[in-house]
Amino acid sequence: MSTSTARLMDGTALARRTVEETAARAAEITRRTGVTPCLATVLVGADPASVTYVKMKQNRCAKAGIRSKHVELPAETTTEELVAAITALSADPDVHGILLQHPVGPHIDERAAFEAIAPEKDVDGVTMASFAAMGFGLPGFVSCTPGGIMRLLDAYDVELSGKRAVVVGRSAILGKPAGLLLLGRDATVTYCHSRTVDLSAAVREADILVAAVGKPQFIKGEDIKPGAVVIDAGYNPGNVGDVDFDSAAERASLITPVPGGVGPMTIAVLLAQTVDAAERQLAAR
Ligand SMILES: Nc1nc(=O)c2c([nH]1)NC[C@@H]1CN(c3ccc(C(=O)N[C@@H](CCC(=O)O)C(=O)O)cc3)C=[N+]21
Repeated sequence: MSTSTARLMDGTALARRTVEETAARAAEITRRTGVTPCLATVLVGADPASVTYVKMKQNRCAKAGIRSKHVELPAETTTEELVAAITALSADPDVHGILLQHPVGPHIDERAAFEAIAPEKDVDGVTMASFAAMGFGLPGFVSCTPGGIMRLLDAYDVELSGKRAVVVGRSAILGKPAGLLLLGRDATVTYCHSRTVDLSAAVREADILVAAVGKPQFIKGEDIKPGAVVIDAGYNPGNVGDVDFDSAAERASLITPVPGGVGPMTIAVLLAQTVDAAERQLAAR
């Protein structure tokens, strides 16, 4: 029997509200300009998880009145070919946002491919320009999963200023930007990763914990500080998070489930930023 005391942070419900707002804005743009916001999704190869995620993004676009243009490239695509494909989308006036599904194969220079995304179309927040703007607290597109995490924290009125935030994981589009966004809101941020000595001790300090390592049920309840806010940003095969939910929920005050927590918010932010991008591009022409 679980003695769960934590309140759930309902990402499905918040994403639904966010996508409804986005859909209303998309419809208004279409009505006013005759142009429908359009997201280009680029998928290299046919990794089953990536295929599923990209389909989910396209389905959600369709529901929000956003067009999607799907570019599928074979697994053996070279960096040069991928850069050329993305450069063409960057120049295409009918495309307002570009998402390159991560990861691409190891023979591809993913950074070079991301940098081929025009900054004004970087609705997935993966370019150096977006990262720098975010790091300086300037307006711009944020990386979608960290952006979704911040929206969840705000929706549940989680106080960030002065709190100890611990981010487990330091990937370029998840852990690292998540820490910067929390720092930007005056949290005291610690990054933990595979080389961290005594991870448990660090996690136990967390008022706000962001788990973004990609190891199923890696964080156990015994390391959760009583009353902590636990954000599980892990997406592992079988829809399993990085947090051992049952044991963590006995100690946390608020916790995101997997599925139904951070995942839906990632897509909601992608759609919201696509409409932001379309708004700006259509106003500029
Ligand atoms: N350039 C890029 N940007 C990304 O944002 C990006 C990426 N590459 N590569 C892969 C990860 C993963 N990701 C998820 C999005 C939604 C769910 C999601 O909605 N999951 C559902 C469950 C899935 C289901 O219902 O089948 C949930 O948690 O409730 C999960 C994971 C975005 N990613």
